[in-house]
Amino acid sequence: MDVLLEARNLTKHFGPLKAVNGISLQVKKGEVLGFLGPNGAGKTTTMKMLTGFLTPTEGETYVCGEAMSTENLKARSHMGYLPEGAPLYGDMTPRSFLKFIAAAHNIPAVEIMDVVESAAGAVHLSNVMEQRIETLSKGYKRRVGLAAAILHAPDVLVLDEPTDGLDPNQKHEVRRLIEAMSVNRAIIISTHILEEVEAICHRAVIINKGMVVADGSPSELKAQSRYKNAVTLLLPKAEAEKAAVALKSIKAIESVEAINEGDNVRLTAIARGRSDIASIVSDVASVSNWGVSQFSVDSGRLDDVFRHLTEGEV
Ligand SMILES: Nc1ncnc2c1ncn2[C@@H]1O[C@H](COP(=O)(O)OP(=O)(O)OP(=O)(O)O)[C@@H](O)[C@H]1O
Repeated sequence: MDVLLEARNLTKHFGPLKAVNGISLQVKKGEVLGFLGPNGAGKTTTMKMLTGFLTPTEGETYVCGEAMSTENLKARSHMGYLPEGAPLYGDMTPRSFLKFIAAAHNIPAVEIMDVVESAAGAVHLSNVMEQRIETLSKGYKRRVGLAAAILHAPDVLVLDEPTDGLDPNQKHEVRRLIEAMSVNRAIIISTHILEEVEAICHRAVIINKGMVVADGSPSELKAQSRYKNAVTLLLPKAEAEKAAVALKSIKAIESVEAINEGDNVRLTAIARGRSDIASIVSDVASVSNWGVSQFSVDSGRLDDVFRHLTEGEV
């Protein structure tokens, strides 16, 4: 796969503060990369250096092979950017706003109508093209922003918190649009929402204190969680204490967590070294007759990995 966006050793100092400290990453064609980190980790500063709005102290961004420092205009022409929040110019209609953005991209006047129609069609905006932007729902406002970001057919999309503040249906719709837009593009999404990473990202980079602390697919990252291969049982309260003691006595089990659920208890046995404990637990549970009504094996938890890697920062 082609690398369309690359950051090499991006570094930004604000006086004595190293806000971003040697971040390198690559995003390939067809890939959606989630860019995560706790507050103050350096996400916005990195996004600004990726989009050419901030000059790095050290390092370089390449967009489709063009270096941001020496080929700024060319590099930016390959890039579409959805800033955080709603688009400005609330008293314009989507059509007038998109025409304005198209002209700002120097798209020839004869092509503007087609370009605007095609971007609006791609994000399903066509039915509100004549309505003032400030009267649109948040989900539609976000679509206007997405349409503006893809007007000039960029190869790389940088989306800052694209579903922030949207309701679950709007989130779902915007994620679907992002998926559809990723086919021929490289997309990087800055997000706080871990569920979003699992829903649409092929890969995630986690940063902390300005440095990359993890880079992998959601399932690779989840596999680093202490809950990988943990076994959860739902059983009657009366059996829970006995079951927890029995589970704790198994050498392959590191610890047992309990959560009350009405007349039942949910017991989670955490595997030592993330080893496979499913058959041991299942054998003990059936021999001991604990009355287990649910049995599941964990594939790991992204929130646990995120907390572990950025401890003290959330
Ligand atoms: N212009 C600036 N001058 C001085 N310090 C800055 C400047 N911009 C950012 N910082 C600092 O750099 C660090 C990283 O900030 P940044 O906004 O990139 O973090 P973030 O990960 O985007 O955080 P959040 O999730 O809260 O938006 C913070 O300590 C911030 O206070």
